[in-house]
Amino acid sequence: MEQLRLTPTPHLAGTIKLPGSKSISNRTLLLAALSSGTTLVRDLLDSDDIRHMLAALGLLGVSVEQLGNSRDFRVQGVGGEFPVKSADLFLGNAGTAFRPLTAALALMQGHYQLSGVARMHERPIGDLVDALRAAGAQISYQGNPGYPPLAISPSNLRAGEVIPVKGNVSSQFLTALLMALPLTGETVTIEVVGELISKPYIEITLNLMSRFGVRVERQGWQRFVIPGGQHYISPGEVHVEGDASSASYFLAAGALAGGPVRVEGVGNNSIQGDVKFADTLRQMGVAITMGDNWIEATATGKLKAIDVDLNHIPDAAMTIAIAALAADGTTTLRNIESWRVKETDRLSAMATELRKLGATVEEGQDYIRITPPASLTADAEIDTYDDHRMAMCFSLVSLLGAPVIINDPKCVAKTFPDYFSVLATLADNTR
Ligand SMILES: O=C(O)C1=C[C@@H](OP(=O)(O)O)[C@@H](O)[C@H](O)C1
Ligand SMILES: C=C(OP(=O)(O)O)C(=O)O
Repeated sequence: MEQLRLTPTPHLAGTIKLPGSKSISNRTLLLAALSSGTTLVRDLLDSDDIRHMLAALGLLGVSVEQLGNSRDFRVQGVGGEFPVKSADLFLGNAGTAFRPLTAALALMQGHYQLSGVARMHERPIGDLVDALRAAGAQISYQGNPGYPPLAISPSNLRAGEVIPVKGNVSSQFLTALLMALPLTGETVTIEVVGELISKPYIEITLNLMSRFGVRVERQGWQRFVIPGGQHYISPGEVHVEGDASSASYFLAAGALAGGPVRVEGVGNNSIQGDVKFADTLRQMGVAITMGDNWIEATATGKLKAIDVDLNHIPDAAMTIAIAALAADGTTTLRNIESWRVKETDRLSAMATELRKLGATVEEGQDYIRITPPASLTADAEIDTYDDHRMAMCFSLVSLLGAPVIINDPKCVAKTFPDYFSVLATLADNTR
């Protein structure tokens, strides 16, 4: 297994241009594919999750052309119906490809198989399948009930009824229904049963749907009505803003190693909830400045320990767990049970690896409490569990004075293949 040893860097500063947002890239590709007209998608993310979506769309008969060596792509919309009626799709571990494609394909009157890596087959999808089945979809589990792989068969959807969906395991199920159901052309009401987690991701979904001409009426987070007779129409061009979750590592680098570190590609104008990560850093005492399209973080001294609910930023929350190692006491991250069903069981993985550094960690069902050690263990070997975010957030330990070894660093390919070389471009201007 490959390992990467990161040596301590006392002071970091500089500017990073962020890669495109994963959430926006995969939603935009699917909406562009389903729309009528041609869409120029600019600054698409280049990573495994996006490659899986691109490959799936290709197999479904959608023409997507990369313009030269750029990250600009021309997508020919199919006007609501994939031309290929039988396909076997492999979607890796990309939730943003798997869940939305499941819902869209359930409406296509075809035979489709969807599978992924072993971990994807442990990530729940039952709440989405239940919602689609309640509307008449034909979906069968090919392995364990409630989990991928799935087989979809032709069916007649009864979109006229209220479609209930649970939202407490993943918001991607609601996102998937919202994006797919306008294809019925009928008025559809989706009712969220119980709590909805990760709410800001629904804002991304609704924002992009509206750019493609589909309006959703909503009552809070409980009831979403898609008026009938709407069709996705290409807006011509969509620019993918920078990835706000990826921004968290560099902003934390500024907070832990002096800064200022500036990220370009997200800011006040962002549609991603993860820009709120900057607010949590601010609560910890970090100086944050923000423009329309950039955020900058500068350390102001020792970080303050905090007790926070991070349900709204589950991905960037992992970065706060590492920042907690530099805090002046015990930090508690709450309402993050969804960590258990992501790339790995992140609550358990985070607790195990933080303990290797000497931290005292309490792991609850939906929270983690972290007390930093007097001094961090040097050269701890951090396992990354094929989880890009484990690799990226633990790389920041090297900014706290301890060399750290990251096992299997290439797992960052899911969302940020050149993460480590970009991190290395932040200058070590020791003062
Ligand atoms: O819709 C999206 O783009 C995402 C939603 C979140 O998942 P959950 O809704 O499962 O928390 C997030 O963790 C994931 O990385 C991307
Ligand atoms: C949870 C994540 O991914 P996915 O889109 O596969 O759910 C993530 O990127 O942290």
